Amino acid sequence: MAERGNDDPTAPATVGGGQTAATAKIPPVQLPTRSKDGKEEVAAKQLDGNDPLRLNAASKTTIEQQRAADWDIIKKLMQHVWPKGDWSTKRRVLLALALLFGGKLLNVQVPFFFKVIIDKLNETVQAPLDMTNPNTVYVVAGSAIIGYGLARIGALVFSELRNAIFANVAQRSIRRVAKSVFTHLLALDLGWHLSRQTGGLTRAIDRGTKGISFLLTSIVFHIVPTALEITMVCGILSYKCGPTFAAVTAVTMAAYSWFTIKTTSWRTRFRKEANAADNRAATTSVDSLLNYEAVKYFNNEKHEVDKYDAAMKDYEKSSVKVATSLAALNSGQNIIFSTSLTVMMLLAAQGVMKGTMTVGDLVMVNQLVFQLSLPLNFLGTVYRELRQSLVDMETLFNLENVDVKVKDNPDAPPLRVTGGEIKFENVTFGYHPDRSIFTDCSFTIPAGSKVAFVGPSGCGKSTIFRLLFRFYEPQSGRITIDGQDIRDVSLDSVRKAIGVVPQDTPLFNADIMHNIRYGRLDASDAEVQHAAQRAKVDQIVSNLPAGYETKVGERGLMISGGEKQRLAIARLLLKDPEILFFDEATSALDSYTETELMRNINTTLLDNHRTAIFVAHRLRTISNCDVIFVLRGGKVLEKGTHDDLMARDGLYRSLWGSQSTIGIGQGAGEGEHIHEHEHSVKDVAHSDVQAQQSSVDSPRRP
Ligand SMILES: Nc1ncnc2c1ncn2[C@@H]1O[C@H](COP(=O)(O)OP(=O)(O)OP(=O)(O)O)[C@@H](O)[C@H]1O
Ligand SMILES: N[C@@H](CCC(=O)N[C@@H](CS)C(=O)NCC(=O)O)C(=O)O
Repeated sequence: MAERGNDDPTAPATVGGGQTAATAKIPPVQLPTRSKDGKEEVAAKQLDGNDPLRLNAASKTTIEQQRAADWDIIKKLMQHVWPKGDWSTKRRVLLALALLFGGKLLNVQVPFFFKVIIDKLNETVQAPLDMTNPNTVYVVAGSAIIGYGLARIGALVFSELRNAIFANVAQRSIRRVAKSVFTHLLALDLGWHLSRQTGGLTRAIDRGTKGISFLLTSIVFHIVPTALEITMVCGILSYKCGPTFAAVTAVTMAAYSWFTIKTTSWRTRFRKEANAADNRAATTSVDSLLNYEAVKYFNNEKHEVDKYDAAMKDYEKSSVKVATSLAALNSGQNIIFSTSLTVMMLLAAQGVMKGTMTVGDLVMVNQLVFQLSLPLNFLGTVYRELRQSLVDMETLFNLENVDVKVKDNPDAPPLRVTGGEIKFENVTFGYHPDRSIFTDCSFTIPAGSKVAFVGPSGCGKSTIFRLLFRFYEPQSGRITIDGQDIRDVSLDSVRKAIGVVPQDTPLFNADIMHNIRYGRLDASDAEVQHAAQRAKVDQIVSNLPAGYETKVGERGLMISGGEKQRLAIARLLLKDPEILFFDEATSALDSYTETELMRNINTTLLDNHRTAIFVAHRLRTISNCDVIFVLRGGKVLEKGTHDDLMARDGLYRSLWGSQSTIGIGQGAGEGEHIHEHEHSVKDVAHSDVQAQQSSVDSPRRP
């Protein structure tokens, strides 16, 4: 039986706070969050997640609650196995059950045939051949032998058929649950996602779905068949050999199960410790190897090796305990089983002596009970994995219960963009209640204009986009696009109307073509290439051996920041939304490319009269905007054109001043900075030219 090996106390996904689905009001999903120092924080209670020992320590109500929650999950799962109205699945299940019953029936026939063979041959041995009819013996014993073989083959074929037929039901359930959880995850708000680790989430789905598979298969292939076989064996024994045999079997099964469950619960701790140590070792080694350069910079190889070895030492210790406790479990199980088998043989031997039973009966009893040992040998493993599956599935189902904060109103009409005027009206917002980013903030972005937001780092420039895109809802006030409150129109239409080049471009681990096409999935190759041209991606692509088929690596790590930004712009040009948001979109580009790109963007905007919002630290990039908003302290401090703002002795002018002189103060004696100074003076000069040029390129709209 395959080990899933996921009974790990540091498992990232488990039921939070030890609560159960049945009792928790707030869905107790708990995935690891990263603490400030980058360590994974796992709530202490999580350690209890799948600990059967908890059942001993916990209060009675907790056991009951846990049981109720477990039943809840099994019931939920059974809805997939017996789905309302889905007769094709139901037929499959019924067929699988019939095969199960038939298979077990055949299986218990095997000892009967054995008995007949022995008895018949025995008769022949005991009585001289001429006393009996040898033909009858041959016929009976021969057909029993054939029956024996056929019964064995039949039992196996039935069981395999059952597996094949049920596989479809199990896999479909997994797919349904996984799809519904994944859909829900994508619907959850950004805030929720930012506070979770993606790795933890995917593992939660992975484990949860594996849990479904394990639970279903172990119930259908292990627990139910074994229980059925035990019942059949007890019935046959009491009918054929008297109730004593049945009683011995029943007591043995009870003792065996009790011992197995207790011992498994006890030894699960060692497995958890081993897994935790294994995880620690893996984390340490991955961390060290990923930060190879850092290790070398500070000659810390020994420190890393020691850390790794400490985890491996723990792993070694607990692994030894796993092995020794397994030996104890196997020995105990064997002692119980063999004792019972011996007792039954004794009873049968007495029966034979008394003449109430035949030698064939003795063999049959032995065989009937012995056959049970096969599935029972994995009882402990099945029990442990079942408990783990229940915990994993609880986590999975609880993910589905997480409330979606930013909800789409089902009856909401789509947003109709007529010019792209954006209004923030008395907006108050903070990510945390005790720290406000905007306080009663109001401003208007005129339709079709090019505006910029500037201000100190962290003043909330990117937050404007997140609110506009409805990643978050303001605590009070409203945001409108062309007079329509964005909360009253459909979320999908708002997001379709707005495009963004974010600070950090999210790229998929696919080729450049796919990544640009992501802006509009149905775009043709020619359209993608055209957008790439306008975003100056074609220059990069022409230098790459694989051209548009070059993979960008996980999260685009294989291409430079500037190249990433150009890809993001190409994507946006392809999406061609009515409202565009450029969040430091050109910060990683050199001045020349930036100017070129900005001119391209300007032309595009001009052609289509799009509303465009720019956020930039390099003020020269945005100096030609129609309106510049200077944010500070959660409000708009100044607003106007570059010239208006320069005419005033305000924050903008001082920011501009500091940017054009930044190199002088810092650069004394440092070649690098002097160079930067020269550059920035040149940049300002350049920006003036650019501003003039842009005003020629893009006459101000009313
Ligand atoms: N998801 C979040 N949860 C909590 N706080 C956040 C979150 N996102 C941003 N913040 C905080 O809100 C503030 C405003 O963030 P925002 O990204 O809008 O700033 P910004 O003006 O764009 O900054 P920068 O110029 O550095 O990009 C920052 O102090 C930031 O730390
Ligand atoms: N008889 C025991 C052990 C069965 C067994 O050998 N299980 C296999 C997996 S199918 C195993 O490797 N177990 C390791 C362990 O339990 O530590 C039981 O009922 O659990």
